[in-house]
Amino acid sequence: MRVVAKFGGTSLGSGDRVARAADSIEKAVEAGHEIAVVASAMGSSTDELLDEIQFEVDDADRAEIVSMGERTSVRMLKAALTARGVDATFVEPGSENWPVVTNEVGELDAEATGDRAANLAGELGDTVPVVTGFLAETIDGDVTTLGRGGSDTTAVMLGKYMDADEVVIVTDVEGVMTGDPHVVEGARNVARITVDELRNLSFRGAEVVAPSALVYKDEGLDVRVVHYQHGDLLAGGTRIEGTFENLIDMQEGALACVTVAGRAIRNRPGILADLSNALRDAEINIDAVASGMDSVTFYVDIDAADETQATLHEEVVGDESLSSVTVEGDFAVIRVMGGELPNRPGVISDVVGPIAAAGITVHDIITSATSVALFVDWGDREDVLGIVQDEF
Ligand SMILES: Nc1ncnc2c1ncn2[C@@H]1O[C@H](COP(=O)(O)OP(=O)(O)O)[C@@H](O)[C@H]1O
Ligand SMILES: N[C@@H](CC(=O)OP(=O)(O)O)C(=O)O
Repeated sequence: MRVVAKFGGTSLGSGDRVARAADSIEKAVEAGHEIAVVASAMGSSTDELLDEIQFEVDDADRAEIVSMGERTSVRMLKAALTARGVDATFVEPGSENWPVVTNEVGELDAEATGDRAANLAGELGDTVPVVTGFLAETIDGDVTTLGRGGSDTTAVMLGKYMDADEVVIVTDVEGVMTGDPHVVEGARNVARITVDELRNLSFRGAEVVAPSALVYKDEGLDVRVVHYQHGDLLAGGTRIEGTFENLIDMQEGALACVTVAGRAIRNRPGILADLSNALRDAEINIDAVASGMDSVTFYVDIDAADETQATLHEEVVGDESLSSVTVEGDFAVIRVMGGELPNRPGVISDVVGPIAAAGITVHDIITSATSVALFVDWGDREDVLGIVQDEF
């Protein structure tokens, strides 16, 4: 099997951890696998270097300084592998076989990177290349970076371009957990998670895998997150499934919009729970909720509109904080998901602007880290779908 193993700062946080990393690489090589390694800066050394830049520097000098973190860790890891009798070489910007190249506008030069990564892959039978994560070279040969957390991007990108079977992200947690194990008690491992779910999490703080990395995950490439203490690179942890793509979809069925209004909603703890519990007891599925300070709107299947209204009406008459319930429909929902959405400044106005220009009203808009859902009149759905497809 061909594997790209990425060791994060935490998994290289001390000499002892570097030794553990080398042990796990040696074991995988002995088992007959082709291993390419991507290494981050040890511990928080990137932060420490950045903190010490207390003077004016230009971007090129800053990148040179910060690159020393990764340049040091690849030397450490290479040395530990050599000491174990594993043939290893370190690869950094400036090396003849350096793979990651950016273009004039700072984006990845996919063609140059693809060619160079394929050449690097050709070396795999003979040696273990230990590649500096996070760093790139411009087409002029200057050092640059891929942004904070960029080693994950290096790893998944190389996995793709080196035609690897698997990318293993080695870190200080057992994979993706039910919550941050350094914060909550009793966090359990999530054995499988989709790229979409993980990007939603990582854009909101759970940087187990940097969100920018998952752009390079395609269907044929397995990505797994494992704990550095396992010792076994090739088992356990969390498997990341699927592929992340730009997706525009339109829900097939029409929806009703059922709104409960009440000035006291904002002051009444548990109001959302009471309303949604009433719908649960009536076995009504909620497609989406839009909640304001004075009202709560539930989107449900149009066929459930009357029952939803009746159910919520019972809640309204029994609760002083609620004043009234009303139903409107039919609505369609069109969703834009994925790709570079979260990194695209002005994405909401890009979506809504052309719809407004066409004289179409957007009734509601619900956003998550990686998607925008537009609720429009059922009769406008084809026009809106066309506009959104033109835009993305
Ligand atoms: N749901 C979660 N599951 C696992 N880890 C999480 C979660 N949310 C936040 N984290 C944090 O993510 C950290 C791993 O990311 P990071 O510190 O960037 O690792 P590395 O240095 O290996 O790249 C963990 O140490 C953990 O505290
Ligand atoms: N060392 C870089 C790149 C990186 O990916 O680090 P880590 O894998 O430790 O998150 C940074 O701190 O941004």
